[in-house]
Order: sequence, then structure tokens, then C-alpha cells
Amino acid sequence: MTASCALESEGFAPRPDLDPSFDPADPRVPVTVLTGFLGAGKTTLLNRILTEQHGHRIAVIENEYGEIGIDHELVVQTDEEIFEMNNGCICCTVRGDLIRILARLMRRKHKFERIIIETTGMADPGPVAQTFFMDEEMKAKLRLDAIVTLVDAKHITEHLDDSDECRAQIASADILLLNKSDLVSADELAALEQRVRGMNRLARVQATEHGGIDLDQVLDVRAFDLEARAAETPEFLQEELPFEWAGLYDLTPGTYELALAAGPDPTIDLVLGGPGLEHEAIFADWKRRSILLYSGDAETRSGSADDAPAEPGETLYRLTVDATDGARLRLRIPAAGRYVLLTQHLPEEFDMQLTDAAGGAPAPVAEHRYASPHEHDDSVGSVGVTAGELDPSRFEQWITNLLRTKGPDIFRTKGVLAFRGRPNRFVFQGVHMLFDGDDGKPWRDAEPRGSELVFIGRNLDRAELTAGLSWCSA
Ligand SMILES: Nc1nc2c(ncn2[C@@H]2O[C@H](COP(=O)(O)OP(=O)(O)OP(=O)(O)O)[C@@H](O)[C@H]2O)c(=O)[nH]1
Repeated sequence: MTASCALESEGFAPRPDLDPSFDPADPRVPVTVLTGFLGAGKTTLLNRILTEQHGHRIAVIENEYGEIGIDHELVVQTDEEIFEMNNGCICCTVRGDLIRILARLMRRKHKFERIIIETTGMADPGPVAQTFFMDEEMKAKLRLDAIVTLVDAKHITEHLDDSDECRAQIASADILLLNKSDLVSADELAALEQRVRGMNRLARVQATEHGGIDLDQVLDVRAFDLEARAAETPEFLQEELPFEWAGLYDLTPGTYELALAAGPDPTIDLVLGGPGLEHEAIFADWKRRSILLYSGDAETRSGSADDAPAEPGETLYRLTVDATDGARLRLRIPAAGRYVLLTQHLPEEFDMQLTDAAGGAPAPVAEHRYASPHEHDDSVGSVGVTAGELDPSRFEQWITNLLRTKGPDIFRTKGVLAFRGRPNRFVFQGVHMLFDGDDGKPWRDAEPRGSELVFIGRNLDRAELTAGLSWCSA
């Protein structure tokens, strides 16, 4: 028996006949969340799904972590529609964008039969899954089918002890694929299986090689079970919203200014609701309305004093927060009353201050915090470097030495490179010290040929990486 089929005696096939809630006429579109730590094999599995003759219309939502987006070069070209979300992590900063894309998909005339969401390797899939239970329309039209977590059998043990994200991905899985089983022995695989089962008693576990698994084992399998999940992890039922904070203010008519300093995100979404009277009623009402606002377009504000004042009402404002100057937004309050301000992030993260025309600072009369903290490991970062055409032998020499010496800290390397004299792009992929590459799309005649490489990991030295790639282009 090879290592890759050691775990296949699981009774793994879906058994809708045993599931009392199984309804073959269920019109809801099944959603698969593909997750797993950096380089575990998510895109490899996604490509398998997209190239297989499945006969279904699939929409793919891709969220990538890294200073330069490379995944558009890695996902196979098919007729399927792919939505990229590259400006933040799907489990926190771009939750609102996820809601917006899903809302648009649900309104489409020609409906999709499946939705697949590939999260970043640094995402906590919990909040992504909770999106499907947040809103009545979402619950009526979409069904979370399974959280499929890929585990890199070769490298996972280097991250299990010090990465909360890695543990959350395993704990949240309905299906755990122990991928890269070709790179470990049968004993190592058995030990890993035991370890992950200890972290998640509910998941079905299967060993895979290059994401090789029958699609009917991962798509439309009805593996996600809300009751079982909530019993195992009660936080799962915690309220998860695209807003982390709401403050209630008693305001008189006039113009106010909201000032924000630079924070963890270059933009912040906010909604000014009201006026209303009752504390809980105004909170509840505007919370519901704010989620719905994400199905439309946000009104973008530059954060400069020249912007027109924001008015209370059903508008989602997206404010740009400059890294040095922060942002300012004037608010026009037409009538005395109680107003609610909902913000995507906690006010203290942006040192948010509200002032009135006389310089007074009205304080909220009540506040709600919706955030359940899923903080990312701040010690993990990303550095993207670019150069012109490269000398292939210099590149090989440099990258081999770099990954051999820094491989424990460089978790993931991805790049699209222009090698001198070669007609095609070269797509480079590395996970710690292991790397490979392949020819990508050909360069078109007039196209500028350039190289982009992104590193994700700890203690990344931007100057050294930039100098190294530039040496390869000399
Ligand atoms: N040997 C081996 N390599 C694999 C296997 N699955 C994927 N890979 C390789 O691992 C690397 C990363 O695979 P991806 O599918 O891009 O991983 P990912 O999880 O999408 O990566 P990120 O999105 O960057 O987190 C690529 O070089 C793949 O060819 C496998 O089963 N065995």
C-alpha cells in the first residue's frame, strides 16, 4: 500500500441517504471553502476541479496573500468566472467584498451551480463560513457545503505549534486532505493523521497527492453540519459582521468631523445611520441595513477635507486612510436625534475622534463591539520584488542558495519570471526549501518582459531580496 492510499478506508463517500436533512430538491447553491496553510496545494486542487469535465457552472472567488498577486498566473484558464480579492484577507479586511461578490452572484440571471472560495494561506476559515449564516438572503440562497482544508504533509509540523491560522484551518475543516503524501513515509503520514484527528474529531480525513481526489468527494458532499460544528466550537455561532464596532451618539444639527490616524488597513468602511430613539432598536435596525448595503457599491471618499460631507442614511462610505496624514470625513447632521456610526474596524485601531464645530468631542452614549478577535500572526510578512529579464543560471544559483539557507523562514515563494531568450514566462513556486517551475504563457511581441517574485515568511530582508533578484538580471 502506498502512503497516498493509507487512509482511504474511511467510508468517505457522501451518504445523503443517511442524512435526515438531505433534500434532493434543495435549490440553494453549494459553496465550498478551500483552505490550508501557505503552499499546501489549494490552487493545485482548484485547477483539478476546473479542468475536470464536471458539467457544472462554477464561480470561483480567489483571495491571495502577498505583496504582489501571482495567483492569476497559476489558476488554469477555463470558461469559469473567477473573482479575485487581493487587497486584504478574506477573513477580516475584505469580508465586505466577499459579501458584495456573493450578493451579485445571487442576483445573476444565469445562476451558478457551485461556488468555490479559495482563501489565503493565512486565513481563518471560521469567519468566512459564518458569512453564510449572517444574513437571511444568504441563508436562503447559498448552502455552505464543506470547508475543505489541505494540509501540507511535508511541512505542516513546522507551523502547527506557532501558527494560530494553521490550527484554525485544521480545526474548522469538514474534509481534511493530507496532501503531498508523496513527500512523506507511510509512518509519517499515519502520525500526522493521528495528530490532526486529535485536533478535529469531526472531519473526514484523506491522503492525497497533488490534490488528486474524486470531485464527488469534495464538491456537493453536504459535509458541513452547523449543529455539530457549534457543539464542537461554540464561538462558531458568535455574531460575525462586516463591522467591528457601532457607537450611538446624541447629536444636534450641524457639521462634525471624524478624524482617523493610520491603522491596520489603508481603507475603512463606515455607515452613519439614524436618527432613531431606542438604543437596541437603532442598533439592530442599522446592523441589518449595513449588511445589505454591502450588496451595492460603496461610496468612496479620499479622506481629504475637500470631500463633501457624509449624510446619515443608507450609504456605505469607504474612506481612504493615508499612511502619514490619516483621513478626515465631515458629517452633516440635519436634525437633533440619536445616530449610529458603524465602523469596519475598532475605533482605537485608527485613533478615531469625532469633533463638533465648536471643537467639542461628543462621546458615544452606548457602543457595541462585534469583533471576535482573529488576529493574524504579525511576524509573518510578505515582500514582493521586481526586475527585468533574468539570466536563468544566475537565478538558479541565487534562489537555490537563498532557499537552502533561509528556507525555514521563507514559507512560500511564487513568481512569474522573464528569462532572457525564452519565449514563455517561467512560473516559479517554492514552499520552504522545495521549489519547482514550469513554462507559463508566451510573451506577446510588444509586451514588456519583466520578472515578479513574492516571498512570504518571517524576518524577510527586503534589501537583500531586491539586490539578489537584481543581480540575476545583470
Ligand atoms: N510533491 C508535491 N508537490 C505538490 C503537491 N501538491 C501541490 N504541490 C506543489 O506545491 C506548491 C504549492 O502548491 P499550490 O497549489 O500553489 O499551493 P497553495 O495552497 O495554493 O499556495 P498558496 O495559495 O500560496 O497558499 C506547487 O509547487 C505545487 O506544484 C503534492 O501533492 N506533492
